[in-house]
Amino acid sequence: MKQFTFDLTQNSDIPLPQANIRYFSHFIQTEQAENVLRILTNELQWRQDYIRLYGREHKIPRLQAWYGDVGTDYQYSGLKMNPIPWHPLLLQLKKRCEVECATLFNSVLCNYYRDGQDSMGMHSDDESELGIEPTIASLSFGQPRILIFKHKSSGKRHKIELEHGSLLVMAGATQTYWQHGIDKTRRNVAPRLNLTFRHIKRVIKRVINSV
Ligand SMILES: O=C(O)CCC(=O)C(=O)O
Ligand SMILES: [Fe+2]
Repeated sequence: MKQFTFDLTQNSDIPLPQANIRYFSHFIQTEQAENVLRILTNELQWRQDYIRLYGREHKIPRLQAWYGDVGTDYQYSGLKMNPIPWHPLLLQLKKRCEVECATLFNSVLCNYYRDGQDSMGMHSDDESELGIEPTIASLSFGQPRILIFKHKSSGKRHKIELEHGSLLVMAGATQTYWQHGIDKTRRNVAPRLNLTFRHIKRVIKRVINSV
């Protein structure tokens, strides 16, 4: 499989207080990003999941897929996801993100926003499985959509347009102090595919059967 090349000249820190966020607009060249979008759209095992809110089932407004090493089960909004074994292209992208972030990832949440009615509510990726101050690498493909950051106590907002082939890295205290999400839009927009690479701490269950 072809290796991807990266233009690291177009990167910038997003200077938000109590956060550590970096953005690389052309992390993956446009033409290669086209291929990634096409391959992952067709080959990942996308599913429509539901969450239970106040006793009622709701469709999650996007398609999702969870890939990762064995043992990286993940709980998202009360939804338990068991990882699918790695797709080779996801592994390749994971490695590139690991080099850039100087950290290891063992799982990825894949999100597919079919149109402007697909969205992601404001949240922090602060589940205990992610550990303290997790580093999360987020790759975007297809239709650029706006990621909104909202500070948990001041309410201050900041918007970043996540472009085709871009990498957004959230690290340090970002998840402690900020929420992020993607609003719906009335505009007629094309599909968007997003990958958030994470490191899940394994829960080692020990069975003690002697005294
Ligand atoms: O689609 C995005 O850019 C946001 C994804 C995200 O926040 C998540 O998967 O936790
Ligand atoms: Fe998130």
